[in-house]
Amino acid sequence: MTPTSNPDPFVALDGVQKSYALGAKKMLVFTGLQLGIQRGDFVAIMGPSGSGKSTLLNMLAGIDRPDAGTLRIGAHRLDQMGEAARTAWRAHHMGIVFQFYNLLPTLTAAENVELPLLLKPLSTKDRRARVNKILDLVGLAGREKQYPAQLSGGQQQRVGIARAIVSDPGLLLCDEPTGDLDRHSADEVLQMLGFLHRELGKTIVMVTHDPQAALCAQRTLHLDKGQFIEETRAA
Ligand SMILES: Nc1ncnc2c1ncn2[C@@H]1O[C@H](COP(=O)(O)OP(=O)(O)OP(=O)(O)O)[C@@H](O)[C@H]1O
Repeated sequence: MTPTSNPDPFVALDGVQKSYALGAKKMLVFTGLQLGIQRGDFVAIMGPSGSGKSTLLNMLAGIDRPDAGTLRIGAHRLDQMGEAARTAWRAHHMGIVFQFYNLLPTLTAAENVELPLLLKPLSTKDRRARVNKILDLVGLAGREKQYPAQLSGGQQQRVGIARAIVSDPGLLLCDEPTGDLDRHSADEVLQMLGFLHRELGKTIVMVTHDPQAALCAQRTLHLDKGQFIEETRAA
């Protein structure tokens, strides 16, 4: 199947090939992947271990590059960019939420959220104001000065979400965002992602093993052995 409906999607993969060197051999992951995601879509990607989910997410994040084929996000051809250009692109156009939060333990919640803004030409006052606004948005007003170890898993993940969106990126990537959380905290995080999608119009791509998480998405794409085999859409 080819999950590409609109002719001009915000995220467009065409004929993407990707392999890894395994000694003298090649481990083929994708041999011609097609994908189109509209601006403002919330897409979940599910699939068994080894199906290529992380490989796809790393390419969408500009961490890794296809061997062949095109990968465009907005006006940017990531497949044609070198590493330095992709690093610069990441700082301005993409936010990522990790399974294990990836917060710096020696920084407070506010300082963790502030990190991506240090790359922007903003005054300290404007930076702090933006951080406080985003922490408020994710329900963490009053927790600014707490360290990650003083926060619950769900609260740490909300700091992770705040950090991912503080630069107002066009694309929000989530790598198993509920994988380390109990059901209650997971549901809170999913509600937050749903809010960002519905109210702020964020384009979200979320890799997940959690069927409850996938229910929050408009589209769920099922990946198997490097191919999309099925798509389900929210009613
Ligand atoms: N750096 C690497 N070197 C060699 N092979 C790799 C590398 N990264 C991934 N692979 C292989 O590529 C295939 C796809 O891996 P990938 O991590 O994308 O799958 P996944 O669907 O994310 O799996 P999981 O759900 O277990 O995280 C697997 O067979 C994996 O062993």
